[in-house]
Amino acid sequence: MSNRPFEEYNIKVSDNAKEQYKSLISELGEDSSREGLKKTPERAAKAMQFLTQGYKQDPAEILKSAMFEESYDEMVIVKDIELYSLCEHHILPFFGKAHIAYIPNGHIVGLSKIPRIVDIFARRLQVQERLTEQILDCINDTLRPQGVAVVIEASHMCMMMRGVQKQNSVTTTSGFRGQFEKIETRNEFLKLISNKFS
Ligand SMILES: Nc1nc2c(ncn2[C@@H]2O[C@H](COP(=O)(O)OP(=O)(O)OP(=O)(O)O)[C@@H](O)[C@H]2O)c(=O)[nH]1
Ligand SMILES: [Zn+2]
Repeated sequence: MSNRPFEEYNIKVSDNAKEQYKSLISELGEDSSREGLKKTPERAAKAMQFLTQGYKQDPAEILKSAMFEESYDEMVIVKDIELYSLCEHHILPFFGKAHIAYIPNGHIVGLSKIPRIVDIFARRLQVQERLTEQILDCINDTLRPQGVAVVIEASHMCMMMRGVQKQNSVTTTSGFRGQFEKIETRNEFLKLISNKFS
């Protein structure tokens, strides 16, 4: 199982995937053989494979690859991690930010691994709630910290470009384990991610 993201340009896609996109383009009433659309089935199949590469990656393995023994036991927060995912109902993007915190319990994790696992879970067909919980459970089960917290704020294209067509609504989901189940710890985290330091 690879820990590295695909190089989008070198992704290989099956003839079947290309054929499916070609039929879809024809179904829309377009001429799939015209110049501008000739390579589109391949491009679209590559793009979709890139956007769903998370199925081929193991987030726990990534976390385990950079865990270090350390006595620091205060909150570690990585906030404003941009994320792009696909809603599983319409296969349209939802995008926004994740804010993640944990309190170490003898081990810290390489900071870059936190955004990496966000990407791995985001690059699947998702709902925001499950994405939130998968990130939470992965950190909790692998790092075994004293606590972990995840907040995701996202806009859903399926609610913007179509459907209810609401351009400004933002959906917030959150999950808390261990120490973050205590109201004062949770509040400290929420205060720190909202930039209110006083
Ligand atoms: N809970 C949740 N719902 C989502 C997410 N992404 C999309 N949805 C919703 O999934 C629902 C699917 O509902 P359906 O009634 O089957 O689909 P639809 O007819 O296309 O619904 P509309 O979007 O209301 O037009 C919609 O209400 C979407 O807004 C998500 O991440 N979490
Ligand atoms: Zn949707």
